[in-house]
Amino acid sequence: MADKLSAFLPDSDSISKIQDVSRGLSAATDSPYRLIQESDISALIRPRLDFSHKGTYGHALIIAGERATMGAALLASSGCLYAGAGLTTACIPESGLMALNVSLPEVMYLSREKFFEQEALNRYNAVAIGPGVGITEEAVALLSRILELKRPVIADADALNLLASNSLLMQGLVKGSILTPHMKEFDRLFGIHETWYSRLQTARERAAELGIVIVLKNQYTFIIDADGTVYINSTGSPAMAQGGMGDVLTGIIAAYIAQGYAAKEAAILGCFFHGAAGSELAKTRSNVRALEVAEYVPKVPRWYVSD
Ligand SMILES: NC(=O)C1=CN([C@@H]2O[C@H](COP(=O)(O)OP(=O)(O)OC[C@H]3O[C@@H](n4cnc5c(N)ncnc54)[C@H](OP(=O)(O)O)[C@@H]3O)[C@@H](O)[C@H]2O)[C@@H](O)CC1
Ligand SMILES: Nc1ncnc2c1ncn2[C@@H]1O[C@H](COP(=O)(O)OP(=O)(O)O)[C@@H](O)[C@H]1O
Repeated sequence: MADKLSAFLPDSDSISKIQDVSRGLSAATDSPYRLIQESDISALIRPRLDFSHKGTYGHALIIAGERATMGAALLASSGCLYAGAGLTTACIPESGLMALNVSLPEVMYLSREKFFEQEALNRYNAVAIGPGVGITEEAVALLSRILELKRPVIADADALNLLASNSLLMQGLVKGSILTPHMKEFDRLFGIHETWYSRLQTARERAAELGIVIVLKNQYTFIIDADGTVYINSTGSPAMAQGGMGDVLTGIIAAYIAQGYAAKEAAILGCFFHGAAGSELAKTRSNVRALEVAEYVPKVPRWYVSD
């Protein structure tokens, strides 16, 4: 018997109880709901190549952090680093530079001043913005500048709050971008929802209208593609319910964009590996910190890639 959508929602309603969820990304079905399978991950993930070098795996820019939430910037950068971007640069306030150099010496630094210089942003093939970046005027300027470039971005946390409060910014979002809201952020963006089923329907509509991928985070995370398909990620654990976990996910998704995966694929791989790392760690402990998840992430693709 097919799974029903209600099995993946924290609440259930009469409609979600009768919606079928198909197994696999390419299942022949009319249902928009698809449960990601391990075989899908094996089909998507590409091995790292002989004779490849750091340039092969792209350069990601993480725009994040302010004085009190520099940790979010470090966590997003660590997610990106551990998920295998060839190069990672963090655009953070100067007050975080020492912490960055000490904790993640592989990650480079772009000052906020340099960020605004002409052509400073040409070298990056993935850009994520939001973790701990704040909702200050500077944060608005950072987001505006990125949107002006008319390039897809990954927007999380405060970047979502800025988009929610400024319709001009929202209109600047480019097709192929990825939004990664949790439930509250989603409702700030698109209105309050009484049920998860109605939230999912809004996500499908807005992803199609905007031509974007929405990663609606929860125990089961929903990856909603621009064509309205909802991919359901079943990796993860309540052990992961600790601050900073979403920041790490943002960095991981950025790393897969940098490595040349399309938005939907990067979101699927990122969510699957992030959750799988957390679940694996949770086998021997009741909770896991976000940094541990980031550090575990490089082990997970090895389970699915054929050499
Ligand atoms: N080390 C650092 O520097 C860290 C920095 N961080 C950065 O700080 C910034 C603000 O982050 P934030 O956590 O204060 O605000 P936000 O995420 O809007 O939560 C507000 C309230 O919403 C709720 N809520 C949250 N999730 C929910 C869910 N899934 N489902 C349901 N409800 C949910 C919950 O309220 P409650 O339901 O408990 O009343 C929560 O208290 C942001 O940029 C982030 O990147 C953090 O990542 C932590 C580590
Ligand atoms: N109970 C859970 N089961 C599976 N994954 C979870 C659970 N709780 C949290 N997560 C994952 O942790 C992340 C939390 O993201 P978010 O709420 O943005 O955290 P933060 O803002 O603190 O970084 C999401 O990827 C979510 O799927």
